[in-house]
Amino acid sequence: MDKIVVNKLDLFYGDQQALNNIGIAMKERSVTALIGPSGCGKSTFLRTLNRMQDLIPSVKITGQVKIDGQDIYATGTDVVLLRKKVGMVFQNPNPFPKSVFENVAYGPRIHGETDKKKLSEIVETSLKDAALWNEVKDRLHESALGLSGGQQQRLCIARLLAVGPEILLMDEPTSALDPISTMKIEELISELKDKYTIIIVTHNMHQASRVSDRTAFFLSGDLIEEDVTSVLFTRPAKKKTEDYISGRFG
Ligand SMILES: Nc1ncnc2c1ncn2[C@@H]1O[C@H](COP(=O)(O)OP(=O)(O)OP(=O)(O)O)[C@@H](O)[C@H]1O
Repeated sequence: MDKIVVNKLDLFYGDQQALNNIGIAMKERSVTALIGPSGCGKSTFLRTLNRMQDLIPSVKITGQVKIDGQDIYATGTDVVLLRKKVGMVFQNPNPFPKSVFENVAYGPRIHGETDKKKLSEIVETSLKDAALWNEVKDRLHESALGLSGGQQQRLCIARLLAVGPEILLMDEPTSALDPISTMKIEELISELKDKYTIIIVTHNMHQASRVSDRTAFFLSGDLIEEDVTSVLFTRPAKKKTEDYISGRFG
């Protein structure tokens, strides 16, 4: 079933257009990779899916983004609830300067959970689901800033999972990490897709082919082509896609 359906989406920064007439549907419990050269609009597009771009005053958006059939840009949308449902992980892991436990408990607390036993359960489950529990179970009350970069990124994923999202947006989540930490995040993505709909921006085409079910290729604000990942990388329909994946530019 389609989880996200985008239709005729345009985005402007002031009078500069960064997304042109984007149309794409993304299936529930699948991984979609967004690829394309620097500046093509991948991050901008990703951020339209939880209305992060609304935070920039010069941004103007037209068109539709429907999640579970509801237009998230319709008046009356509760943006706090939307961002709970559609969580985001960034390029550089950004844990709070608090303990491991407090990082994960933070979201549920903000959303009103006060029961200590419940919070402990949520923290444990979220850390297990983020494949971090075994590494941190003996240091839950130590600072998160003492963890490695890869552990910090998995902690940021646990922090998201703790508030019960359905969609995970990942903006180059491994570009600041070493190869082993990258592999762990990629394995984690494969496990998480059983429960979540995942959209990942990546500069790394090998990563896109390893982790995603479908891939979308962006160029200069246009969505050039979107298909099953193995098809897009071996038999692209468009010349521009072929030029990009064969390394002729970008
Ligand atoms: N806050 C902003 N204000 C004005 N222009 C912006 C802003 N953010 C992005 N842009 C412009 O929008 C276009 C798309 O940028 P975006 O960051 O979405 O591309 P990208 O494909 O994610 O690039 P990268 O891979 O380098 O992160 C670029 O021309 C960029 O300069």
